[in-house]
Amino acid sequence: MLVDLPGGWSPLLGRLAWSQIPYANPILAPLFVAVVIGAIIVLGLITYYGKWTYLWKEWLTTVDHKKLGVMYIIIGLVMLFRGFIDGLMIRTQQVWAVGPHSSGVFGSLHGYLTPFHFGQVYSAHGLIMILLAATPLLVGFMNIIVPIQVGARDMAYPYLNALGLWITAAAAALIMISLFVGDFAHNGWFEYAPIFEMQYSPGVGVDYWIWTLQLVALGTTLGGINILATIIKMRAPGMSWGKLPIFVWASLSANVIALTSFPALQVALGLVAADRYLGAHFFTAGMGGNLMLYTNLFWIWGHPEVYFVILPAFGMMSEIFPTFSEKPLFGYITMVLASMAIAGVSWLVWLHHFFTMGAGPYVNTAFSVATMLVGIPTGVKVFNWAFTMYRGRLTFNAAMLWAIGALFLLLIGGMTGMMLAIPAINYMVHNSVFVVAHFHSMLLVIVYAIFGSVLYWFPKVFGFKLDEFWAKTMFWLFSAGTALVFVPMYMLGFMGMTRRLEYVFNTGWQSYLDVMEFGIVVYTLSVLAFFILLYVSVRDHAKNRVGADAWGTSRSLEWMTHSPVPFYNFAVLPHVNERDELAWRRQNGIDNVRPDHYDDIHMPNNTGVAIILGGLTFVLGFALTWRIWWLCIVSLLAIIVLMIIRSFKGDPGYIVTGAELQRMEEEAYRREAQIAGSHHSHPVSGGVVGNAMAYQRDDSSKR
Ligand code: HEA
Ligand code: HEM
Ligand SMILES: [Cu+2]
Repeated sequence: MLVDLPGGWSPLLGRLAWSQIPYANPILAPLFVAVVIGAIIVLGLITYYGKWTYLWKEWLTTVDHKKLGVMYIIIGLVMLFRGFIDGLMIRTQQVWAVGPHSSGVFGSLHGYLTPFHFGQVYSAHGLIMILLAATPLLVGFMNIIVPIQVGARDMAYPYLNALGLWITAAAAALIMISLFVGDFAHNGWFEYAPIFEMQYSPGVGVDYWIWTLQLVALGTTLGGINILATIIKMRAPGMSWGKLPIFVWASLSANVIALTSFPALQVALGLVAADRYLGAHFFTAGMGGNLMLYTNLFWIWGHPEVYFVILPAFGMMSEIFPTFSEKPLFGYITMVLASMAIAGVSWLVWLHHFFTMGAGPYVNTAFSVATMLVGIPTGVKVFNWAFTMYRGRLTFNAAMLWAIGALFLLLIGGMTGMMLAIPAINYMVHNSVFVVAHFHSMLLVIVYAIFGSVLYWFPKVFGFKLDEFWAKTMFWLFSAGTALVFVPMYMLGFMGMTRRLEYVFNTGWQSYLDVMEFGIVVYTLSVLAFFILLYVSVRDHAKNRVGADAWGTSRSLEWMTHSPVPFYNFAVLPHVNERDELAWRRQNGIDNVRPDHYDDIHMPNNTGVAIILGGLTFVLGFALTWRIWWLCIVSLLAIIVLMIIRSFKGDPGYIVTGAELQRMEEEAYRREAQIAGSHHSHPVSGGVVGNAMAYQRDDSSKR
């Protein structure tokens, strides 16, 4: 053993010991019991209804990009809920622990959390929200929508896609298990050198943090490769770059960032691991290392990462605004260029996270200017959206409300970001809750865009719309929560309240903290409204069924195939004539054409290998965290052997014959005809999708 291990180590269990299970913790122990009971109920129900085979065949072994996307979104929503509970716990501690006379319970002097536990809560909250809630939610939408929008039958690498999902699931499981086995990191979501070194953080918290992040980085990178390959290689005939739907462009720019920046994080984490496991000294000053090396490496990834999560959200807004304004997106080309510009500049600004490091005025000025440059392409987007709505026929349904909410938050977060980008201001507000308020404004843009997208694309995936009343109720409650929590936070930031306080020394801030706690109550109501929304929508789904073009005003390819989308996406691949193909076809009265014959198509087989590999990476992460070396070796060997075997077997795929396709398509058309009366019921003779001649553009009809 190269590094001294406080707390002992055994060959069989590594650092794991009974004392690591917090069975006496007054919060975790009841939670654990609740989780176990919940798990037994769920597993029992699956067994009772005999759903195991269905679950295994249709979901756990699937390589269908839509189902994988849905599972990504489910993971994201579960983790969003977990992250929300963390946020609630932080706010509750702060409203309680104000001033020397505040009471304390559960072994805490003030409030109900000790500084150690409080640190774990905000560290887990930050990491989970960005990397295991926002990221899987966005990757899920990219998974579902990108292949259909480019007119493909699946991702370029369906098996790799499943692998990406199960590795992400392993990461989520690893951070969740840190609740009940050992502790999580308590030094913030981005950690600091040298406090993460073994001497200062002797527990396993930092190790959980290292391996959770490594797994997320791996899963997201695999997903990114796949999405890029799909966009580059799998576009439908006729879809030149200038006709790419805007959400696809957004996904492209985001994944360029992911693929180029995640390696920096992986290197940083590798070096931290070398310090902690092998006694290296990359980040300890005394031994020739450099503390700031870590901070630089982390933010060289960390800053591009925030644009990795906001660019797909921008793409979602760019889909929702045109549909519900009944106008084409204003400034398509500038929108694309702006995304690329943001992706490019995202590389040059990382130092704004530590202006106070003292690099000197020239360095700070250079990074300040680079940071502010991002305001130009972002402003282009803001104005393009405004012009898209200008003189449009606006529908203020729930999806549109979420998108407009996102736009408002973007303006607030963007302006406060500009303030932070000025070093002279930054010196005063760095490390205050003003920064926290800035980034929540920005990160909530993503949450708003995601809920807008849930409403917008739900009918495409499941074949029925969500309930408008409850969706709007949720929106207004959520927005009231946002205002009540984050407006006082901006004010407190100006008053000098620092971030991450488990004890608030200034009793003058009590009333602000009270308002914020009330905001949390309102947020909780909106979470409740979300559950009711799901319940009511599923209950009434028969009433809300939709045809292919659920909104009647959408513009891109995904609305040209059935809802729910069949497993092969398109029976016959569409030919793309125009940028907004569906809008163009609708205008020309050819949006209802049906193919007159079907050819055989080739689809990939399901595989159980991906989920098993995901399980093994979880075991590996757990074994590394607890230094159970034999288990590391066993799981690593199993992973390698399984990958070798799989690579020899390959996947020949299977054929769906034209006759089968015809049967399924006719069934789908019949269903749609029932829903929409005459809609989609008149086949146009000779309208062969895939035959460009049938769709030759009539130039006089161009806008
Ligand atoms: C999605 C996430 C996201 C996004 C998009 C942004 C966008 C921006 N951020 Fe933010 N930021 C974070 C997430 C995000 N940030 C996080 C998580 C942290 C802290 C992490 C931590 O410490 O824990 C942080 C921290 C942070 C800091 C460090 C603060 C500190 O610790 O002291 C700074 C400093 O410059 C900064 C600046 C900016 C700027 C200038 C933008 C710009 O991109 C904003 C551009 C947008 C606009 C300006 C609005 C629209 C434009 C117009 C309408 C045109 C007209 C306007 C002008 C010409 C100005 N951010
Ligand atoms: C739903 C509402 C949310 C609430 C009430 C909430 C609340 C909080 C609070 C109180 C803090 C600690 C502030 C401090 O340091 O004093 C915090 C930190 C943080 N939050 Fe949130 N949050 C919410 C949503 C989100 C979302 C959606 C994201 C990301 C997508 C996010 C990312 C973060 C990050 C990165 C930190 C910093 C953690 C750290 O300091 O290490 N939050 N949040
Ligand atoms: Cu930044």
